Amino acid sequence: MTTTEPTPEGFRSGFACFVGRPNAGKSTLTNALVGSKIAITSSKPQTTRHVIRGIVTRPDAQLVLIDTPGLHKPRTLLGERLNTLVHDTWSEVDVIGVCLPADQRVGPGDTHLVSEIAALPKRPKLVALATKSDLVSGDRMRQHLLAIAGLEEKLGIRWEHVVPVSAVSGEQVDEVADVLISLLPEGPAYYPDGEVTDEPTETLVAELIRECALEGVRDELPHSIVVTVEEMGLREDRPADKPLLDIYANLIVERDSQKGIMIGHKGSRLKEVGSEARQQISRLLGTPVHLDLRVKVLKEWQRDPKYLNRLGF
Ligand SMILES: Nc1nc2c(ncn2[C@@H]2O[C@H](COP(=O)(O)OP(=O)(O)OP(=O)(O)O)[C@@H](O)[C@H]2O)c(=O)[nH]1
Repeated sequence: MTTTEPTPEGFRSGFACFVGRPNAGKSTLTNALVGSKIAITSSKPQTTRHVIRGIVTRPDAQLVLIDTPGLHKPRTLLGERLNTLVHDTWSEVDVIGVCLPADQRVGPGDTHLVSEIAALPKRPKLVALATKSDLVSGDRMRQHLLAIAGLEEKLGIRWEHVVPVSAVSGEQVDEVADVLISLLPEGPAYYPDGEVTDEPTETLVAELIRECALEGVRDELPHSIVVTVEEMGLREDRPADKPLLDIYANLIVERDSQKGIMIGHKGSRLKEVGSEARQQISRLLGTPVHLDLRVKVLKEWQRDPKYLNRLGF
């Protein structure tokens, strides 16, 4: 539907976000629901920095998904700002899907997270999602569901629904959409049809590059990498059927030693990252891409308010 058409009777629309410990499967589930690669997945924890929305539009509803970063111990100014961002997002949505991966026991990390939500002055509706159901047996899933149910009494919350789901096999993904939508208020769509994200393209491109850069690097590096897109535009003098998008981007690290890691032996690593990112961006935007990727060192950027502002945090 478009914003100019009348809203069908009973149409629901609203906002949801997924929370859960790092690697709980939040981004993968967002992608499975939206059906296009919007949020960023990676085998490394805590890669989702920006508030990225994916939008599911159906004849009867529009669900806007907001992807929040994980909560962390705020050791730096960036950490503090991210945590505030997370709390703000939680208060603004209609429903929160708490992702509890079935291949791991419900632990103190999960309890802490849910208790933070329980303490919000304005608490959205809660749905428990037993993610990665493809990884476990029926017996283990039953145990897991019992542990999830146990959180209600322990933390003084109420699950509107508890849904096992696998974003990888696709099992129950539609059910998750149904359940989330059933908890949205009635109202017209927020976004016109076909628009899957309202993030600026530069942000998506930067996130994709960042994801590629994080593949296969040591555990301590993720927090030190940020990507900025300096310039992006269609190259002039190209035939209409052969467009080329030029992208100039910087991969920013904190230390010279990290710069070395990112560049690799004779530039091999940077070349690989650039080539992978270029292919992914081409696929996302449907245009051939020329990517000029450089590594820069900005010392201690995570602690410096000036840099944080410049980088958009
Ligand atoms: N087998 C299986 N693996 C999954 C499923 N969902 C996610 N994964 C994997 O689990 C890992 C983490 O998934 P993400 O979606 O990045 O997790 P996340 O919760 O967004 O992680 P952060 O951004 O670090 O908070 C990835 O390697 C995914 O491929 C699932 O349903 N089944």
